[in-house]
Amino acid sequence: MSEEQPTDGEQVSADRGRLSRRRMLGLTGTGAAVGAATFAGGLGIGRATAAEPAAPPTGTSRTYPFYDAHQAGIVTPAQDRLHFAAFDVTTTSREELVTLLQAWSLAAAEMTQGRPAQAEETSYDSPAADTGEADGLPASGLTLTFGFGPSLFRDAQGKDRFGIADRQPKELKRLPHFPSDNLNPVRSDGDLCVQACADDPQVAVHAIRNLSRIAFGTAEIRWSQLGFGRTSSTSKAQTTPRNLFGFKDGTANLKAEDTKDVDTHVWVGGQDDPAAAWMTGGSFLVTRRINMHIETWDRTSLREQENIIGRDRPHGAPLSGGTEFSEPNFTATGRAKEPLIAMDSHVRLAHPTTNKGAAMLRRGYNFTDGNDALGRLDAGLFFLAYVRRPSTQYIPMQMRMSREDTMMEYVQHTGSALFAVPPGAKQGGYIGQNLFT
Ligand SMILES: C=CC1=C(C)c2cc3[nH]c(cc4nc(cc5[nH]c(cc1n2)c(C)c5CCC(=O)O)C(CCC(=O)O)=C4C)c(C)c3C=C
Ligand SMILES: [Fe+2]
Repeated sequence: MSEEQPTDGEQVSADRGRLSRRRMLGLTGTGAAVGAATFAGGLGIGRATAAEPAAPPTGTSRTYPFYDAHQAGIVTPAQDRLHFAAFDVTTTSREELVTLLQAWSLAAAEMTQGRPAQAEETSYDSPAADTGEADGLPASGLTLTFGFGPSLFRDAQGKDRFGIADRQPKELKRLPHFPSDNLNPVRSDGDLCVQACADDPQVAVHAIRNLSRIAFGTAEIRWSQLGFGRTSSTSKAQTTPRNLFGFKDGTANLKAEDTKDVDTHVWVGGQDDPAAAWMTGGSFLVTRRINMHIETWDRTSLREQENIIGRDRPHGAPLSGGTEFSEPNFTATGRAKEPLIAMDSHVRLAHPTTNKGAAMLRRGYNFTDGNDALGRLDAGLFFLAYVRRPSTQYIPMQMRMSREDTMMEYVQHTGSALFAVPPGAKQGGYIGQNLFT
């Protein structure tokens, strides 16, 4: 049976929350099972969509379960679109914070399955339970991944905000200042974060909008970032995309299929931090808004660009030879005995063999946020990386890159944050439950 076709006798009013947004549109559009008049009594969404033609679906019908051991949106295949939001919690009440996390979890469980944000409809005289712009769109592989910033645990004076300070993971601290950082505080940090990834940008934006609406009075958006193209692969089944420098990005990323590596480098283990045992099965998320000086890059020779990256542009193969997935040979030298992969190239400085074995799961996105007064694009890479231990996997690597990587001449870090991403919620439970119970 196609997704649009309701089961015979399916009760639309009673089962409304169990129908995909697309199926609902089919029902309301044709009036096959229930006339539009039925909706006028109290189902706002029926009113909103009954007279409108179906929007052409741009997404896909794939779905990822929300209730799982790990949160979706980490090792699940990176989708092409992102809407990321960091929130400031405005309440001082622990109870209200928990209520928000419960409501967010319920809404996320609905939306990731292609349903409206809230299963229960409101009265005709109240704002509708869902904002409506994803009506008619399939789930589009939506994943919603939630995290907690250091400032959720302690305020700027070190005061315990919600009675959870003694459970703050020792790894969850504001990232240090790195040389040549030019961070905008308005684009940095946050108490909570939500990473919404989908195959359709409207589905990702709809999710953040509805979660923000649900948070009204408890938390508000501090900063947000749209991403229009993935810059990594998290599965061997995916092709490697390109970043705005035109290079393949994500070739040597950790991949979901390498479960041993993922266990070693991504998931927090039960013994990692006994005071923060609630993080077992979770991960830490580093976010960096990295502006790329596109115009300068575009005036640089291809030879120079390839030397900066350490790989060739057409295939993404290491400059020591081979194909995209060949291991780089950092000892190989050319005719003048100079290393084929430059000492200050990005891949040499990022490779596990030059970082005491450190690796990370990258999940970043290209972004363009308009242009400056000189007509230069405000564009770059919204870097997202999941690590088990930021202090050994991200911080030393970034410190070294900031000092030695030639690519730093072409980029500027303008936003930064670190979040603790708890494990997945249990069916009937909520995100971060073990932190609060
Ligand atoms: C500190 C971590 C990293 C930052 C910040 C970062 C920024 C950044 N990277 C590119 C482009 C490429 N990166 C590539 C590989 C790569 N990058 C990092 C880490 C950071 N990158 C790692 C760990 C690796 C893998 C290294 C390895 O194991 O070989 C590549 C090569 C292709 C690939 O393997 O993905 C490119 C290209 C940009 C443009 C950028 C900031 C704007
Ligand atoms: Fe990189």
